[in-house]
Amino acid sequence: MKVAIGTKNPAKVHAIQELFIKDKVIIESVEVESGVSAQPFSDEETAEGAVNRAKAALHQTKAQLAFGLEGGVTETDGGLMLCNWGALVTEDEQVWLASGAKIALPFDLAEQLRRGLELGEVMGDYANDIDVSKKEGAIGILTGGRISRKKMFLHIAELLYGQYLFQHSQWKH
Ligand SMILES: O=P(O)(O)OP(=O)(O)OP(=O)(O)OC[C@H]1O[C@@H](n2cnc3c(O)ncnc32)[C@H](O)[C@@H]1O
Repeated sequence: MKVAIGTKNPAKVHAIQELFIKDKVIIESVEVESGVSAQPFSDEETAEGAVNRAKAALHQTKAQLAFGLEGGVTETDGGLMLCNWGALVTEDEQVWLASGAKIALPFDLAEQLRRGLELGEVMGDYANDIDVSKKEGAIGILTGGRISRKKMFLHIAELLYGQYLFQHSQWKH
């Protein structure tokens, strides 16, 4: 089976590689457009970015399955929260969606985002590492290294692939 992922970001690609670690699967990662703003600012926009990435990756690679993973922020009653969404699309155009756990951004970081800065640059300054979104991510820094960006996206990828497998097992019975 060939599986595609619509990004070259190692935090995302490694999550999909780990998902299929025990399977004979060819994984192809391709650069695609998210079709949403560089800094998605709601659950809806972040989920839309994930779906767009998955669909674009499927078309570019002719894989059987394609994943799109997208990070963003969303306003809630508890403050501005990190949000992460994933989409899985199949060659017969079925789409599954899943999101990750959320945590609130510290107020000063949230204010910088509300002023128009991107999370990647804000966290890059904070951690003194411009590549933070390709490594542990904001979630990794803000949880003291307990939940990395890869771990967050692996959890989302498990939710997606689990739904896909469930539906396929239903068909067989
Ligand atoms: O290479 P791609 O796949 O585009 O990965 P990305 O990290 O640049 O792009 P996303 O669409 O996932 O994220 C949108 C923006 O939010 C930033 N971002 C999202 N989640 C983050 C995280 O956990 N840590 C750091 N930056 C994050 C990211 O740097 C972007 O500026």
